Amino acid sequence: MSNHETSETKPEVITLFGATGDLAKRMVLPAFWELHTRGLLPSDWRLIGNGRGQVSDADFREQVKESLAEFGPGEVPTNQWGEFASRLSFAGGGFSVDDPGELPAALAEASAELGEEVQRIFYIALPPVAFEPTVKALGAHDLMQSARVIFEKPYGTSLQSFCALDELVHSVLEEEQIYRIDHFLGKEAVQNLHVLRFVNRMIGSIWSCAAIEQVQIDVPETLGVADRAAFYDATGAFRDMIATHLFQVAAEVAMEPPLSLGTEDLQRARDQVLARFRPLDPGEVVFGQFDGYRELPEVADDSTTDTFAAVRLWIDSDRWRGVPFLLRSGKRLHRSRQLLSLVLRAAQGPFPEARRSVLQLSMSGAGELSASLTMKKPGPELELVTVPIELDVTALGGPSDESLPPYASLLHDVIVGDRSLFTTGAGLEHAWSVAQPVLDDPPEPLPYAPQSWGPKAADELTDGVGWFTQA
Ligand SMILES: NC(=O)C1=CN([C@@H]2O[C@H](COP(=O)(O)OP(=O)(O)OC[C@H]3O[C@@H](n4cnc5c(N)ncnc54)[C@H](OP(=O)(O)O)[C@@H]3O)[C@@H](O)[C@H]2O)C=CC1
Ligand SMILES: O=C1O[C@H](COP(=O)(O)O)[C@@H](O)[C@H](O)[C@H]1O
Repeated sequence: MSNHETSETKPEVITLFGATGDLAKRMVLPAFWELHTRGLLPSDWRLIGNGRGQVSDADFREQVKESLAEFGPGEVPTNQWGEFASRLSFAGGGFSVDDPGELPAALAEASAELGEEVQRIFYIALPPVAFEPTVKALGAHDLMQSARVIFEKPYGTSLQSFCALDELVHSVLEEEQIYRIDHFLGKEAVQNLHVLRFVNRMIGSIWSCAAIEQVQIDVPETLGVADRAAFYDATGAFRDMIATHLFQVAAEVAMEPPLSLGTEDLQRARDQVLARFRPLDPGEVVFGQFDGYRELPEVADDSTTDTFAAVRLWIDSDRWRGVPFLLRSGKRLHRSRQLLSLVLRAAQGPFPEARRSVLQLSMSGAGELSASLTMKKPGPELELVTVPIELDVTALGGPSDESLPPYASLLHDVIVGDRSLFTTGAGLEHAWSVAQPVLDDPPEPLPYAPQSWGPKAADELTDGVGWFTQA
């Protein structure tokens, strides 16, 4: 598993395709600043922003400063800004097979400054439709040699488009050069799953169908989609969250213990369990669309895009036979949470009033852990009471202060060449195969009121247990 030491100090030149975009501003550029201020970038580095327009270096630096003010730490003190800013530049004019724009010259200039031994990183933070032309252009202009290439998600939008993209990517890159991002794998709390489960026997020993009745991975969001309606309308909640992030989290939860925490063993363990995911049955999927969605600019009047999706997933392994994994996410819901709930079977024994216990892990921030236990209520009667036990990891101090936001953590992994928290082609092929029946035969989205918990039909997927996020 990645740690936060920069073990490789080779100078790096990072090209950020889509540098003027939403993701760059909100996540990627603040992540660079975070790594810079923590001393986690190599001793020498350059970041070249790329886009179709012409942006001067000075204007690009100003844009970066503004994005740090809005989405990063706030106003950057002048005495810290100059050194960082001097490493930023912009190569405009786009980048295509026919016309590479200013990028090759900018890369050559950076190499001249940093020496020929530079490590090149290309970050493709572009809309999915631009992935293939950009990869073709990187191949055509011979820039891929020993480069590392980061692909944003979604990497493919169906089984067929995934296969076509991956084939193209492999025609110019070795698998070791490819870093397919799923930023949920970079979340501190998701990584903590390995530790909780493989270090604490108390937790590891309940990790199977013998004790667990149901697993819920629930990411409701109050957030809307107005800022990225065009992208969202072509994507929907199922692709945006379920078939991508939540499948990967489900794989982290359900994997068999890897032989080691090395890249190959971890990726293999994740891929092996993804191969056991049963293709989804559209009859066990609920789609929703919030009222008012179709009135948003850039959304078609008759759009059938899902802004909510809930699925019941089955994993055909001995460990998880018969245990439903319930995955849910949606926009403009009642509350934002990122919660993993392991619902334990009610104990059999002398107490007729058996109750379920739940072990919950928040996937956001450093992650809080909570559990519920049933105890005897103090008093003369034998009365049972279920009490929550909560562990706020941020209250531990020290290590939690060192946690990196997921984009910074994954970017750092790319810099040091650690691929363990990135998805593989084989794993994504399984994931898209599991999703494909729903893409072929999507359920009609049911309307729901903004600020609600989505369509009631999604509650039925829980077989009367209910969504713990709503409790
Ligand atoms: N935004 C988010 O919150 C998240 C986004 N992602 C993923 O990150 C990627 C980028 O997302 P986001 O930044 O929101 O996207 P944007 O729509 O903001 O696009 C990013 C930039 O790409 C350039 N661009 C747009 N269309 C094209 C095109 N057809 N060909 C070449 N360049 C183009 C534009 O720059 P210019 O005009 O300067 O050329 C634009 O500023 C996507 O794959 C998305 O799925 C993943 C997680 C979250
Ligand atoms: O990739 C995406 O993730 C975000 C949720 O991510 P988080 O960083 O808030 O955990 C989601 O809102 C967005 O729609 C999706 O594209």
